[in-house]
Amino acid sequence: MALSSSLQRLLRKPSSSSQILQRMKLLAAGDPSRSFTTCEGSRPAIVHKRSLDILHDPWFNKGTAFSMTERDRLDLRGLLPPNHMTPQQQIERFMVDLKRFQVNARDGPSDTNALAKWRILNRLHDRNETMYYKVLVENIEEYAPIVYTPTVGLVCQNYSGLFRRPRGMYFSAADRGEMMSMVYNWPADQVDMIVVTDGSRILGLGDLGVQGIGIAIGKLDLYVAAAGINPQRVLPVMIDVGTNNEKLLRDPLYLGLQEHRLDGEDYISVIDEFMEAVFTRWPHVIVQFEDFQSKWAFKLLQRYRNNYRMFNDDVQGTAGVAIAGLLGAVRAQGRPMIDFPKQKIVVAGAGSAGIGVLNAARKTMARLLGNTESAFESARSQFWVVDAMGLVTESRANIDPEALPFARKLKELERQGLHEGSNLAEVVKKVKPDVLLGLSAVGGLFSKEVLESFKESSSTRPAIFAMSNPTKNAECTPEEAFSIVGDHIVFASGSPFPDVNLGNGIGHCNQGNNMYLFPGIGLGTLLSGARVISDGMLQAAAERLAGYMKDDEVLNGIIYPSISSIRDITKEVAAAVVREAVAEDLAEGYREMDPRELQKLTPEETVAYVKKNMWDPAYPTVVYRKE
Ligand SMILES: NC(=O)c1ccc[n+]([C@@H]2O[C@H](COP(=O)([O-])OP(=O)(O)OC[C@H]3O[C@@H](n4cnc5c(N)ncnc54)[C@H](O)[C@@H]3O)[C@@H](O)[C@H]2O)c1
Ligand SMILES: O=C(O)C[C@H](O)C(=O)O
Ligand SMILES: [Mg+2]
Repeated sequence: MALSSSLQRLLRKPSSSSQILQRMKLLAAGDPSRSFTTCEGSRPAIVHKRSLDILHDPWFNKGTAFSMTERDRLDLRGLLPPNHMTPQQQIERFMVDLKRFQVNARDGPSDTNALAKWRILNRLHDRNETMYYKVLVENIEEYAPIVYTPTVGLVCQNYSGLFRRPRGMYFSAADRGEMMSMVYNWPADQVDMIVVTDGSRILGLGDLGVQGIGIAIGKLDLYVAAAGINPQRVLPVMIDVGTNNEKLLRDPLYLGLQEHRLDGEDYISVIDEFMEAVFTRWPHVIVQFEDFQSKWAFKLLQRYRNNYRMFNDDVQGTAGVAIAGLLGAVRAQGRPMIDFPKQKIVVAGAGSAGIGVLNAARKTMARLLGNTESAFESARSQFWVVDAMGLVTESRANIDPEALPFARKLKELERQGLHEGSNLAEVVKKVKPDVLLGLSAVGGLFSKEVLESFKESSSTRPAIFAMSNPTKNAECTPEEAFSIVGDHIVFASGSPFPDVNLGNGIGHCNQGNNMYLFPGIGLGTLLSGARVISDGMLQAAAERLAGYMKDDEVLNGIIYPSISSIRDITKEVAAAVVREAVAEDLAEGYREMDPRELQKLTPEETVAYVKKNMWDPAYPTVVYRKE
């Protein structure tokens, strides 16, 4: 075939993205056997495939350029981000990403390395699940910070550029009334675990809209790697109800709905429809709510937790991990756990995570004090809560009902010289707390002044929990904490930091992250067949994590285990959850293990049962059988 002069020119030097597109069109037009149908009026490509099989076929795949009618015809609805892109926009998105990578690799921040690792791992994930998870399981300490916090935050922020092959399902406000049929577009007949987000509060990075799907994918990577949930039975979900992120609303390359978030009843009806659809198709699925803004996190938890197998990781998983760490901090002082109710705790941040921790810590104190009404009441006075408007007191106008139980009484405050809105440094100075815990999403909030005040803590071993994610949002770094407050502190952060060299020893940097609990909560719920996820099951998980640490480790300031043992920890946590579900008569059994069989298991047998049901990344022998 003779090439036209314009085609010859383009083939030699495609310099702009439009020229590249034109080149592809010309090539496609010149070879009709290739079904690349970008030109109007060209012959349709006949496919004998549907659904994901098309998206995974490089010849037929158009990714986000599949039109809405094509998505319906080909069972693709829900398998792609909602925004339809033109081929030109697709190429622009790709080129922007490619160029940014080139520039960053030359003179950008070190984040580029992490993102490059993520890309390589992601490509492996796309072509060989078993190998991908084997790499993760065997190198979890090194790669959890890539597939999970903190790099996953960067991935979400850059998702428009990084998006290649879709993973998981997208339900959007435009799909109302369709979700019950859309769930059948997912190829797996069995789904054990869904992690769902609406992208409204991704880590401490705010509203990232549809790009938040990355966090659901990252959490499920840990479900597979740490809990041994079969990767064929996990489903990341993004519910795209719009975004209030003005930058994304204006970005022509954004992949989600470009309208403001639904609110009120409209919002709830979308989430209701999603829950009904997934539980209709997969009645035994477990749904983990992730990174919903606190405005909805509590309401949705209350709405669903008694009827569905669901939990909110930021509220409940975080609470359990914090409790385990707080108990560890008591033991690190050489005191018994029973002394926990005497700890004075300042919490910075009263959102979904902060309030979750406060409620759980108060209940734990009350239990240690005999679980009476008055114990519960007196435990309240161990907490001082500081949010964006300062110390929360009963005189706060329009106080958030979730924070109300922790609002300080004005009378008590007068004695302490504090008032409504006192700033964090003042509160720390006056209270002299044993623990300073941050879930504020404000990087550097534990400033020099705050840490200087904390030096006057009445504890022999003050504890700092800078739990906000990702790394840049940590309330302080371990270097700042050890150098200002002293070598004797206990330190934990939500994102990983290296240990600190103190000259005469090591300042341990513990990772206080809900990853130590959510995989075990999910696995234990699955293997017990619990109808719902009770407070008792969550408490059992937290206690098992706390008990995992040995005295000598804790006395050395190591209050959380090494992530390299996360599979073992998860197995133990899951077994504790199974046993509690059985004890509370919530367990309905799993496969051949009916509730009576579960009840007969000893603690050791429960652990063995869990271990036996964890998926290992090993190749099976593959055989062909005609359908
Ligand atoms: N380590 C973990 O396992 C873990 C788990 C969940 C959440 N987190 C992190 O916690 C952070 C908060 O999450 P969330 O869901 O509660 O968010 P949120 O937006 O619901 O709450 C943030 C809270 O911080 C308060 N705040 C803001 N500025 C402040 C300031 N200057 N001083 C004191 N308080 C301030 C806000 O008033 C609000 O109460 C995020 O960074 C998230 O990544 C960590
Ligand atoms: O995702 C994490 O690393 C922890 C937590 O769920 C968060 O929202 O920060
Ligand atoms: Mg989260």
